[in-house]
Amino acid sequence: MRLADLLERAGLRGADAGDAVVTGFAIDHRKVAPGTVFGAFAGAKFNGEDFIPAAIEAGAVAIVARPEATVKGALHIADAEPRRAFARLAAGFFAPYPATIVAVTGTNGKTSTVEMTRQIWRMAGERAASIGTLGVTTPDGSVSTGLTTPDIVTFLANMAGLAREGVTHVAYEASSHGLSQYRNEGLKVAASAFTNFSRDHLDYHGTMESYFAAKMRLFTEVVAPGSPAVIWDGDEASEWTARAIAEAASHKLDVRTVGHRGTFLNLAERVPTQLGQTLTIVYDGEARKVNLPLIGAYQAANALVAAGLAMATGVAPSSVFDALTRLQPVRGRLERAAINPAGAPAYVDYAHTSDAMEAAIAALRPHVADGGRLIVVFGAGGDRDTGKRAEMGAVAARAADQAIVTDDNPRSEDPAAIRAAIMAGAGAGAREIGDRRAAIAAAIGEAGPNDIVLIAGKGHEQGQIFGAGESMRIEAFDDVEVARECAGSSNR
Ligand SMILES: CC(=O)N[C@H]1[C@@H](OP(=O)(O)OP(=O)(O)OC[C@H]2O[C@@H](n3ccc(=O)[nH]c3=O)[C@H](O)[C@@H]2O)O[C@H](CO)[C@@H](O)[C@@H]1O[C@H](C)C(=O)N[C@@H](C)C(=O)N[C@H](CCC(=O)O)C(=O)O
Ligand SMILES: Nc1ncnc2c1ncn2[C@@H]1O[C@H](COP(=O)(O)OP(=O)(O)OP(=O)(O)O)[C@@H](O)[C@H]1O
Ligand SMILES: N[C@H](CCC[C@H](N)C(=O)O)C(=O)O
Ligand SMILES: [Mg+2]
Repeated sequence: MRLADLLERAGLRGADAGDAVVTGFAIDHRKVAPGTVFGAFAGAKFNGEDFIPAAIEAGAVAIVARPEATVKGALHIADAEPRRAFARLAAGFFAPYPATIVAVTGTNGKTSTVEMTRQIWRMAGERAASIGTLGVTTPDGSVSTGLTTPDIVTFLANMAGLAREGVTHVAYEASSHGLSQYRNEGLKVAASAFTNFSRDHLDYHGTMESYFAAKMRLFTEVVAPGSPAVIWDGDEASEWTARAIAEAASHKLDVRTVGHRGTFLNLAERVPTQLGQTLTIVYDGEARKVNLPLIGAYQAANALVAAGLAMATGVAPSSVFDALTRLQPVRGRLERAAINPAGAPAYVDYAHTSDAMEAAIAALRPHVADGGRLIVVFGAGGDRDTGKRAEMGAVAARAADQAIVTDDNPRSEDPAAIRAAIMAGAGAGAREIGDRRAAIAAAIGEAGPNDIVLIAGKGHEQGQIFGAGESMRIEAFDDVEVARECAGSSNR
């Protein structure tokens, strides 16, 4: 493909590409081959500009970098925001993409929402896929990618690959890291969604304001102008939700709020049942009852956002409401893993922020029998936001009846120090059992017939991460499997 054509298509002027031909795109100099366009970006650990000479040596035809960067021996595509310029350029190379792409952002609920959107589309007869923390899920199966939003080259290549497989509808998760690093854009996004906003990732973003600003890039820079923006508006007024609505409106998006305060899909009533909940949803002036086969207010919220996205992309409302009654559980999100010999169920959930802990505990509370206890086992990841640890401890101590603090991906940190930070917030009633298997065994071992065990933080994850860099090791660990072993029912 001619570089000049790609530049024109991306609206990047100023560089004269002559007859140069592009064979690929890379952001890691070790992946550069003759004819590659190399994106040289300043990162958290390295400055990609340091690898420009090596990339040119390996045959890079052009370098996308800041105007200040030194480029000798290849075309310098200079841009003050090189990651964005690179995304636009690469998007032209990998095209075409599935016709209908939607993106979901928010602190919690992205994975659940993209997965539910995929399910609704599929039930409506579309060939649909999702991309996010669970990997790439296609009509034929799923592949893990390791990160929620892989790098831009992988993202665009995956999207193009899905289109080649005949997939027409894709819902993807736009994490704040991904948004701030322009890791998932360049293609046409037909609709977007915002689930909620609360504390997370302050190790990376620094402040709530800059974390929020990263999320808002979805509305202000990524989506197509005028496209529908589905925004959760729950029972309590949230300053962040109000700001998200204002931001979307000021960028002329078609704002569609869903939830208790929502006007597009109004959640008039939510009644928990034993295995799910009955929702009364008012749409277009008409109220209808929908039996959602999933428990917990938070799952109803994500299902409603997914319903809004499906409707925004042309699925008939009646098909959407029907699909809601047939939604399958999302892996590791309030997944009932085991029942111990006393009859107490153990649930696995991916709650890893204080807000999510609150939501997961609230989801299970109505199911705790009179006189029963809710026992929560959880930790916090190393090399991640340290400030959330005490908050998670405080929520667990307050909302659950017994908190057991354990390890969750210590990474390069001292696991005991992470636990201590959580214990400081949890107070004297909490117990500390470092080894995660021992902690799960203790909870399941002591749970009586009226109790419920919640194992939070790792959800679908398949390993416990210790160390970082060269000394990193991942020990196989699956909360669901361990819970089953501890309950004496080891078959999956
Ligand atoms: C902090 C962070 O987000 N880092 C991600 C980011 O790295 P970075 O741009 O800061 O990269 P860097 O390592 O400093 O290197 C700078 C540049 O030099 C290049 N380089 C580097 C070394 C070299 O030898 N040659 C070379 O060319 C790199 O490719 C890069 O372009 O870009 C890399 C490639 O796209 C990612 O792999 C890496 O994710 C790391 C592994 C990570 O752990 N990320 C987590 C925090 C993350 O992103 N999580 C979110 C989850 C959010 C959620 O769902 O809540 C996610 O979206 O997955
Ligand atoms: N709408 C919601 N409101 C509050 N908490 C939620 C909501 N949705 C999910 N959660 C909580 O967050 C956890 C993670 O959910 P999910 O994986 O869908 O979110 P995510 O935004 O993709 O997370 P990550 O940022 O790690 O990718 C759930 O297990 C649950 O505890
Ligand atoms: N996407 C989240 C996942 C956290 C999961 C938890 N198990 C941890 O390792 O902290 C993050 O990268 O912060
Ligand atoms: Mg996710």
